Amino acid sequence: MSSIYLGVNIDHVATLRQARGTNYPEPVHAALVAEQAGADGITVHLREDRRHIVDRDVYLLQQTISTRLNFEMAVTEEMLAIALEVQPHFCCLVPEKREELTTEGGLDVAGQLEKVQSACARLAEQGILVSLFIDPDPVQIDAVLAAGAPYIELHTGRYAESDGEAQQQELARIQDAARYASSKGLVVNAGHGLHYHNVQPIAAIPEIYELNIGHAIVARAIFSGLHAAVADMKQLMLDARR
Ligand SMILES: CC(=O)[C@@H](O)[C@H](O)COP(=O)(O)O
Ligand SMILES: NCC(=O)COP(=O)(O)O
Repeated sequence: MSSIYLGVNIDHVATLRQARGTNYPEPVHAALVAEQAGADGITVHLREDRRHIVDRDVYLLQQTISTRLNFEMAVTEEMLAIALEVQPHFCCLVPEKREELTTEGGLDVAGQLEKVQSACARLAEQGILVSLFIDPDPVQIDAVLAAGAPYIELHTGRYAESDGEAQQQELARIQDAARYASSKGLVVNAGHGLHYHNVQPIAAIPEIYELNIGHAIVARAIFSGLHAAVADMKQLMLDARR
């Protein structure tokens, strides 16, 4: 059985806090419970509009967690300055639109190569491992190679939103992209929209190193508690690798 890691995205613990402007639930508490339940890393997306995770969460998480912080961020000067100060283990560069409900697609690395290349170089200089969140598209994978990032995260949102034949086609695109990226020496992660009923075909892709999953785990935690929600997801992923 080959291993696969789980990064737990705790953005939506913060969504609940921000809904009332309270000081609970505390994302640091969620991160520590997730780690005890088997999370291999903690992911947060500091959005430009601060709709859920806010700056102090990122600083506190970096100081308190004992796994690895994966800091998702738009490619802006503001976010680069924060990342360079926080020094997370990973930075995942993502596209961002203020009006979107959630991330709608992958980063167009090919279309803004110089900007992404420069961001990757500035982060790598500080020893931060950079991942680019991209669609499962060989053109974007070639652009990641040109940009110099060692990791990619394949966007699984379209797979998650589709069903039937369309979902099988999207799964095949993700499988092909994972194989191609891995053959070029990239470490391949995946995530977005994965839940307890669609995770296994993605987790079964042998080239995938880590899945980042958030919304479904936090939603399940309302009924089962966060420890069980994380442990159950990790078990499904490991079962898919048997
Ligand atoms: C980049 C990505 O896929 C995300 O996980 C992102 O963090 C989603 O943003 P929200 O958590 O705000 O939905
Ligand atoms: N990058 C994907 C992620 O961190 C979690 O996305 P989701 O499971 O909240 O959709």
